[in-house]
Amino acid sequence: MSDRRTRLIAALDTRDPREASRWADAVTPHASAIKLGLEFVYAAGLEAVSEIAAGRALFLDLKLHDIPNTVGAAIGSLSRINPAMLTIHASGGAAMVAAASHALNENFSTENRPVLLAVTVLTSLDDAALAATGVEGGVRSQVLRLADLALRNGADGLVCSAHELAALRAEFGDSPVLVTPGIRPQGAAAGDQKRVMTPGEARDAGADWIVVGRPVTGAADPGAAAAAIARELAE
Ligand SMILES: O=C(O)c1cc(=O)[nH]c(=O)n1[C@@H]1O[C@H](COP(=O)(O)O)[C@@H](O)[C@H]1O
Repeated sequence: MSDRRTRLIAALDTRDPREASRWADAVTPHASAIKLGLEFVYAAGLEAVSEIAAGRALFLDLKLHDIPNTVGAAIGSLSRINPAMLTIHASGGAAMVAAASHALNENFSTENRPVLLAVTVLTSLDDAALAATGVEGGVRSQVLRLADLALRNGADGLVCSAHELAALRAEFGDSPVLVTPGIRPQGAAAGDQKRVMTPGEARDAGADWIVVGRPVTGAADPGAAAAAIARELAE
């Protein structure tokens, strides 16, 4: 048995900085990090990200996916934000992942270097939806293929669903940081998520971090919802 502790990242998906700030306060200290992503950044800007993230661990979820030069340069533009974790799409290819890793080394000090997470197959896709993009063979084999590509080229960890955790741990061991969205407490609506597990199941399967958004932010009491998930993780 590993002595891994699975921790909660609260996804604060909103356009409104005041709402994000309220949620950030409510989920502290049950969530060990907050995630701000495309919805927030496009609406409120990176300076608002810095303000809300002050004094907190920030998962900056921009899911970069472009040619290597552009991704590397974009990461250079993020050095003033200082996130703890940053996402790129593994499907951008080996050279793109390597460019992202190189840009982190160039633009951040060793102590402040964000953990580079490569998104494998989005948790909103199932086998059929993935096949419709031209990728045959199923989600699991594509996750394993992209994981290998990403980890060989400088990614520190992966974003995947909890369904692939056991296969990834068997293949790549304990060291990659494995982050799983698509988490739903028992009885919560899946919404657009297709590959879903409960917090406790994801913990048992080997997640380092679980990402939870709407089940927390859509709750009548987001703080209580985050506390309940943290309790489930600690069981
Ligand atoms: O990179 C991510 O965080 C991510 C990858 C993925 O495959 N699936 C996924 O849902 N996410 C993010 O995780 C969060 C999940 O939110 P909820 O479905 O509301 O819990 C959203 O902010 C998504 O952008």
